[in-house]
Amino acid sequence: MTMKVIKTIPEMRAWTQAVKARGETVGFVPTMGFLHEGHLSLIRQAKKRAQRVVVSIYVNPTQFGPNEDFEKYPRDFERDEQLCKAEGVDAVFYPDDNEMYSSLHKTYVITEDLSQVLCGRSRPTHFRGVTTVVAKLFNIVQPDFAVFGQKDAQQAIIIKRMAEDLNFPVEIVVAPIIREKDGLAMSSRNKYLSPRQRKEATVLYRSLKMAEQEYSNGNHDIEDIKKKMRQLIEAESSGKIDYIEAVDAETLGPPRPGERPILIALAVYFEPARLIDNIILQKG
Ligand SMILES: Nc1ncnc2c1ncn2[C@@H]1O[C@H](COP(=O)(O)OP(=O)(O)OP(=O)(O)O)[C@@H](O)[C@H]1O
Ligand SMILES: CC(C)(CO)[C@@H](O)C(=O)[O-]
Ligand code: BAL
Repeated sequence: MTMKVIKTIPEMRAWTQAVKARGETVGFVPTMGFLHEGHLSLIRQAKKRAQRVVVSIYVNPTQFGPNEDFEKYPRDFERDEQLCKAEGVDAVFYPDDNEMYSSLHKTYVITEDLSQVLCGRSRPTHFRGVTTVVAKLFNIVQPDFAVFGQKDAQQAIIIKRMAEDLNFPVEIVVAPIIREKDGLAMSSRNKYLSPRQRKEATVLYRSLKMAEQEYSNGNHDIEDIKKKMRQLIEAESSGKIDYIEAVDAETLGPPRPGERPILIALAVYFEPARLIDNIILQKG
């Protein structure tokens, strides 16, 4: 089967219907394009689990705030198309804004509370845009399951909640974070980093590993761990910390050290980039 590039909703629906009519399963990887090894790892996970794989490439305007990088967000469809072909993707859904949002669009999907903490504090309308577009994509692609990256840990938790709350017949799979050799989590936005920022940004992963080490050595004082992370990041980089938080890894509520897994998540500005990363501390 040669890879199809599909730009319209009716064509995408018809494609999935034909695949399902043959008794085949459909795995789905939603992305904003400018693909890297992180995205490719999600595609490989999807290929392992389903007979057919759809990747969407769509830079969704509703998840960007008014002063964010929607216009500048890196785009290179031809390169993405080649990478998808090389991975054996069956269809790429590549709609434009008119296809996704008619001028009459008024409906948004909101996962309350979960969307207002961590990244939601500095990006108050971001997750509303994510859940809205993902709900639309699920209705358009109609996959059996969809794969998301743990790099966007809060997004993965919110999408799981949304799928369950709204009874989407879509299984949500979360795949591990893929990193550069020096530990920096892969991200399309790493492209914005100057050589100096790129070197400094390795401190993010080092701070997370330091937190993990502290915790496994028996330090369950979460405020102390966060303080040490902050000190390390400030000492070794010019990055401006947006947040360093420790929350329950499933509910995003208050952490319970020694009882339940804890998500340590951070966002740091290396202007114009805003980088995120995280680690899960097991019960310890
Ligand atoms: N390093 C990574 N490891 C695993 N999954 C990743 C990684 N980077 C992105 N993903 C996942 O790929 C999917 C698409 O993400 P997206 O297109 O926003 O890429 P991105 O590189 O995270 O971009 P951004 O710079 O906007 O954060 C999401 O589910 C995201 O969690
Ligand atoms: C899930 C997603 C493709 C929705 O636009 C986006 O938030 C992303 O790339 O993580
Ligand atoms: N992966 C998250 C996409 C965004 O920051 O808008």
